[in-house]
Amino acid sequence: MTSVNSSSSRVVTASPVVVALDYNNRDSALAFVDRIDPRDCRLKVGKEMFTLFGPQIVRDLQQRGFDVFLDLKFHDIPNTTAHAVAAAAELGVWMVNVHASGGARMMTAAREALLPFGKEAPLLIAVTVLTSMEASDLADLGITLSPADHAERLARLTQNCGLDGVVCSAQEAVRFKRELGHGFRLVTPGIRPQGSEAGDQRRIMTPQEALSAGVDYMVIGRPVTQSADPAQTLKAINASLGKGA
Ligand SMILES: O=c1ccn([C@@H]2O[C@H](COP(=O)(O)O)[C@@H](O)[C@H]2O)c(=O)[nH]1
Repeated sequence: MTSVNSSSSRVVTASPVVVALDYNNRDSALAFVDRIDPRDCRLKVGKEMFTLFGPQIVRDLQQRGFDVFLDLKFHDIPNTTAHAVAAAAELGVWMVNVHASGGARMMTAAREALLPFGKEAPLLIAVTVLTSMEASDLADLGITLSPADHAERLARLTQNCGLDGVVCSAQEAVRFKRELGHGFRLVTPGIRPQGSEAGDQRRIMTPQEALSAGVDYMVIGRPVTQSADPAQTLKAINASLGKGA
C-alpha cells in the first residue's frame, strides 16, 4: 500500500527496502534512480556519494520523490554532532544517524538539536556494531562481548537517550524487538539475497529472513547496484517480500 505525502511531492512507500546508493559516478547513480519508482524503495546516501557530490545529490533524489537516509554516521563531540544532525534536518532528509559509541551525551545533544524541527525532524538512529564486524573484530578493540550482546548494550543506551532506533544486524532483530519493544526502529544492512556475495559483510540475512525477523528497514547495496539490471533486481526483491508498487 502506498500514499503520497500531501505536504510535498515525496512518496511514502510500504517497502522496507532502502537501496544503498554507493556509486562513484553521479550519472550512473541517477540513471538507476530514473529507472525505479519511489513507491519501491527509499534511498541511502553514504560517505562516498556525499563526499563526491555534496548535498545537491540529496536534493536531486528528493526532487525525484525519494525519501533519503543520510548515512554519514556522525561520531564527534556533542556540539559538533548536534550541529551536523541539524544540518541534515535542514536538508530535509528522512533519516540520519550517529554512532552509538559516541556516547550518551553525544546522542542526547543530537536528539535535542532536532527539537526545533518538530514533526519535520528526520528519524534519528544510532549505529550499534557494524554488520561487517564479528567477534574477532570486537576482540581487537578490547571488547569481549559477542557482537549481539555489545549491540544490545549500545541499543539500550540509544533508546535511553530517546533516539528512534538503531542500525544493527537482522540477526539481532528478534531479540531487540523482544527486549526493546516494537516501536524502536531496527535498520539492518548486511542483507544478502540467496546466492549473492557476502563481500565484507559478516552478520548477514536474506531479505525474507530479515522481514520475518521483524526489521523495519533493510539496507541493500551491492546486490542491487552491482547487478546486471539493478531496477529488475530491486523489483524481484520487493516481489519476494510481497511489497512495493
Ligand atoms: O553496520 C552497517 C552500517 C552501515 N552499512 C552501510 O550499508 C550499506 C550496505 O551495502 P552493501 O553493499 O549491501 O553491503 C553500505 O553503504 C554500508 O556503508 C553497513 O553495511 N553496515
